[in-house]
Amino acid sequence: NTSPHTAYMQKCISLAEKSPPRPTNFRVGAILLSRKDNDPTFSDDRILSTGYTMELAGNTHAEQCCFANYASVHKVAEDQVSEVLPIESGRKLVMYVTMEPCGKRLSGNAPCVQRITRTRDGGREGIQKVYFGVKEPGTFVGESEGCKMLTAAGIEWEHVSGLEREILSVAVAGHENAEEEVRSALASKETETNVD
Ligand SMILES: Nc1nc(=O)c(N)c(NC[C@H](O)[C@H](O)[C@H](O)COP(=O)(O)O)[nH]1
Ligand SMILES: [Zn+2]
Repeated sequence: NTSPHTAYMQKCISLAEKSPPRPTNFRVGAILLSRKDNDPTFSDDRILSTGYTMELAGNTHAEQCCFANYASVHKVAEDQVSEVLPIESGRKLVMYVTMEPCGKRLSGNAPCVQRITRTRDGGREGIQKVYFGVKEPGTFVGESEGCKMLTAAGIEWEHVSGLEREILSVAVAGHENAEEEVRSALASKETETNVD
């Protein structure tokens, strides 16, 4: 029996598998949902949107597509998504993503942590917690800053463990030495989330 977090992470892996393999990014999957407070079995979860890397045109990230998909359904631009996300008392917004949201992108595009914290604009609750399956490996940006930046923005995060190998294998499928990259990421302390 898998924990409900694991079930959502497995759904995110299925989303990530739809992403076209590229040497220049990771294949990631994301789910945005609304969760009732004090609902231990998550029986009243409402999935609001999903996204995967490069689902939408351009060099797009999974979290970015998740927001953009929700925004387009509600007829606003992605950077206005905070205006159309539901605000319901007794419920909170939660994101599941296979990989720690990026704090920096080599392309210079807005990192996903910024897109997540932006949901709190205008004093809105926004996203309250992010669950991810692995820390970002050092491939592109070295030591990842995503978790630290989420904490600094007052957003909780939690590492859902147990699917690291699967998540990493999907993430790096387009990379030159994929197997080696997975092995080293699993071995390195980067995949631990003992972030001080
Ligand atoms: N959380 C997350 N979701 C994604 O969908 C994705 N592709 C990454 N990848 C993080 C990695 O750090 C960046 O992909 C590289 O830094 C290259 O930057 P661009 O993607 O070209 O902006 N991370
Ligand atoms: Zn990102």
